[in-house]
Amino acid sequence: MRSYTLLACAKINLYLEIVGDRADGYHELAMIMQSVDLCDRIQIEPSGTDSIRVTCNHPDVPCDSSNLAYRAAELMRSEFPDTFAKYGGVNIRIDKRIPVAAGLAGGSSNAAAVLVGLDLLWKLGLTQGECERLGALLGSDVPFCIRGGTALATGRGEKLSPLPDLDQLYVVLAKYESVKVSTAWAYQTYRSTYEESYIRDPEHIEAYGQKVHSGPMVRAIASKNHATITEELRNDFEKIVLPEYPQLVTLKHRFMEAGAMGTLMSGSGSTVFALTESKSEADRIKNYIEQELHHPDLKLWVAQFSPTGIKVSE
Ligand SMILES: C[C@@](CO)(OP(=O)(O)O)[C@H](O)COP(=O)(O)OP(=O)(O)OC[C@H]1O[C@@H](n2ccc(N)nc2=O)[C@H](O)[C@@H]1O
Ligand SMILES: Nc1ncnc2c1ncn2[C@@H]1O[C@H](COP(=O)(O)OP(=O)(O)O)[C@@H](O)[C@H]1O
Repeated sequence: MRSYTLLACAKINLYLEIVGDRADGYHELAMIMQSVDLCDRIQIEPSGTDSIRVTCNHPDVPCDSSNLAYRAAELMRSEFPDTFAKYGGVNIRIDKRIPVAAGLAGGSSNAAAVLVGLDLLWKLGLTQGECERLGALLGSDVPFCIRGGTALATGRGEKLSPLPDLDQLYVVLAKYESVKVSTAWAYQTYRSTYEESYIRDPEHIEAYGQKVHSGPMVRAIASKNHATITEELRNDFEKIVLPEYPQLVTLKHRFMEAGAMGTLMSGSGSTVFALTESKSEADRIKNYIEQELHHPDLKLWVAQFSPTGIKVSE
């Protein structure tokens, strides 16, 4: 039986508004998500045993049942027990390129790749909608990682509306290796700081409609108005993460000084990104930051907006 190699793209959040509380304990969000072509490589092959095995080349990534790729394979086993019995176990090898605990959905993208890969390996013929429904059982960002491209994400992040591709933009991604922000910590801290402004009636959709401010960004994406896109960049998590980590504020200032169109922290952090309209401009800004900040802990990458989240490579 054949094996599959999949490229699992990172995501950035061009817009992240925390709207309020939800009855399930999560937060109601309005986000604009964008795939970028900084990818992990996921290899899936039949193991000839009846078990699931995950290996990864990154020391911070657990390879046990807490790995999101492992959990995705477990979910597929429990959803399709007869198919699993027919094909047997799998080895999943993760070649990690997306920085870990970075607000770039590395784990979610790996889970997305495993769902798509096992659908192919086991010839299930699932629709994208079915894959996304399974993905939502693993994490709020997994459906977007399956869908990819540019999308408005609402609910807890799993309800997706596609937006026109913005595939001509580039990002410089910058991450201090030692600055790791836990997503659960970020949401809890945001809740304890801003709880008073939360809408207390999550069932009341009109209340959300009045509060969400993503309209101008959605329109700017539709008209490919890059100047307005950069003006409308927003991430509510910056309010709690930046005061804790002043080096991220410096990073943002340096990006703008270098001539970036706009800059923002991604997700719950700690990656900060800068937008540019060309690869040469992105490379120039990356070099400038490397020279100016010159910190051994700071890593930088250049990536392009990607119209897809998962690429199957033969
Ligand atoms: C913040 C974001 C923005 O894209 O990305 P990252 O920074 O993690 O990449 C996401 O909302 C992260 O989504 P994901 O990482 O899939 O979250 P989950 O596993 O579902 O939940 C992790 C933790 O965040 C909280 N959580 C998550 C989503 C949400 N809408 N409200 C929440 O309160 C959950 O309560 C849980 O404690
Ligand atoms: N396949 C995976 N890749 C990366 N991290 C994983 C994976 N599975 C589980 N994790 C755990 O999830 C945590 C969050 O990692 P990651 O998904 O990279 O960040 P973020 O949620 O900020 O986008 C990590 O600290 C790691 O322990």
